[in-house]
Amino acid sequence: MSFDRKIKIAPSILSADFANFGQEIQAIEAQGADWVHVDVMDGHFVPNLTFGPPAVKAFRPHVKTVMDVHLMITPVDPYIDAYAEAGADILTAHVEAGPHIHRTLQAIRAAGMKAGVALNPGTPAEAVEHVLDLADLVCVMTVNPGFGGQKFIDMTAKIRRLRQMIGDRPVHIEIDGGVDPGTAPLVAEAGADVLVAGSAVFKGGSVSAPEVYGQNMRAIRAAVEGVLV
Ligand SMILES: O=C(CO)[C@H](O)[C@H](O)COP(=O)(O)O
Ligand SMILES: [Fe+2]
Repeated sequence: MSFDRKIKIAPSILSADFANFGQEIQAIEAQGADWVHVDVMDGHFVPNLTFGPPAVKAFRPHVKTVMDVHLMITPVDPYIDAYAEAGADILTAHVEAGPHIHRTLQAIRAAGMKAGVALNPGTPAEAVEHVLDLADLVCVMTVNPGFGGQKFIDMTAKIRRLRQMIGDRPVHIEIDGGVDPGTAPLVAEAGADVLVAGSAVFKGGSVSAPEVYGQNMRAIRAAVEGVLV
């Protein structure tokens, strides 16, 4: 996985058909997804439950691009090796999930994955300032984590501040929550290069009508065309 700052679309399979993950992943990739975003929720850090390492391992053979695993769990550290074994390419932990994000990011890299750190809407950019050398990705939540289909919360000032703090380090800025053709240009102009989108990609489509996923992704790409990050 090489570093580039081109805009990437990472559909969140939280909005996919839960009885049909393999085909859903194949469909979004065939329709142009750059990464596949996998939301892990524990019913404790966030008020919702999704799946754990065995499910992520089952997704792995279907993902030909990049499997981007967003952990909304606490604690994180006891599960890092399990997600490495499950085949995550990027493992993102929330800075709010424990007192030792520095150690967590080190452990994620030591397990052979790229390390991401996520910030809730109420958390300032400065919370990750001292771990930027240990991070490959900063995920800025533009909803309160836990559910798909929520309304976008404007975090453009935080994104700009992070882009400034990151400087020339090879660190992605990923935006997660409420991204659609209307909000994508705002975050791209502010400096984001990875756009997670669940409901905006999956709406109206299915594995029998996968071209709708392609249309939805093209609508997001068209909205950010010409924006330099
Ligand atoms: O982490 C998440 C929620 O906690 C999801 O990735 C996010 O909500 C994507 O869904 P949508 O694009 O529908 O907002
Ligand atoms: Fe997510």
